[in-house]
Amino acid sequence: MSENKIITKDLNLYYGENHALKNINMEIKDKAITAFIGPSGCGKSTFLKTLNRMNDLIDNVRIEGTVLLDGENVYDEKVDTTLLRKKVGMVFQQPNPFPMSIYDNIAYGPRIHGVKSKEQLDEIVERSLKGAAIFDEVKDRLKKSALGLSGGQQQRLCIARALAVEPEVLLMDEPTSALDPISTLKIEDLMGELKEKYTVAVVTHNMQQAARISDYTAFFLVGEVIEYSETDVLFTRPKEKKTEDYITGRFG
Ligand SMILES: Nc1ncnc2c1ncn2[C@@H]1O[C@H](COP(=O)(O)OP(=O)(O)OP(=O)(O)O)[C@@H](O)[C@H]1O
Repeated sequence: MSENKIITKDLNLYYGENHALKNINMEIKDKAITAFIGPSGCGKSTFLKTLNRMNDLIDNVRIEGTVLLDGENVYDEKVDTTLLRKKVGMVFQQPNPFPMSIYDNIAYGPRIHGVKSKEQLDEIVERSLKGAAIFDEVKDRLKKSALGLSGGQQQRLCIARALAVEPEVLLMDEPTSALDPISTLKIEDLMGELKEKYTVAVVTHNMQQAARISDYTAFFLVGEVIEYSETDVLFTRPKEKKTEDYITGRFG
């Protein structure tokens, strides 16, 4: 059993009157993949975004409870959200490269954080692209626009961009749902490599994907975590009837 990287305690989130997360108490293990599954609208993405305070950017949100990252509450008022998001990076459903070169996409974050030397940036760009298993495909076109890449390549570029600032946690919100099966497999393989170095939390609609790639799985239903356990236990010996109904396709 690995260590806990993130612990949420009595976490509640309201969008206005809508109580979207209800008393979430969860331990997310270091250097493992944790998947969040459940029907549409049950709060998976909202929960993922509470982990690096992306919901702060939305009007009319109220958050109660704590999210401890290595024991420190990320909602503490002295927390610098830019540094938090450097530590806890995010990859979205739609690949969203910036309209600039492949090189500049990766160098963007490090430059913001003060890296100026070309030699150091070159090194970061190469290391990040290698880390996201896309270096060989793009090494001869680093100065070309990132928008010329395929969807699957763009998503790996976005993963490389997240890696460039040396995060500790990677949050992935349905990272393969816009991709073809081959690109999906590449990202899944890559996630297997990423968990050697990073804590990975992934929202997925695809239960087979959760079963294939994750070590732990949480099943969400209308804002609550119904069951959370090791992935093989959740999929083969669920404790809750609602989990069993969901994974056997009886609802959702
Ligand atoms: N920006 C927002 N403003 C207001 N309500 C929101 C916002 N984002 C989500 N919600 C509401 O919060 C609830 C949870 O939504 P969320 O997107 O977290 O669910 P989800 O499980 O990730 O769904 P999906 O699988 O469809 O992406 C829903 O009722 C949704 O309508």
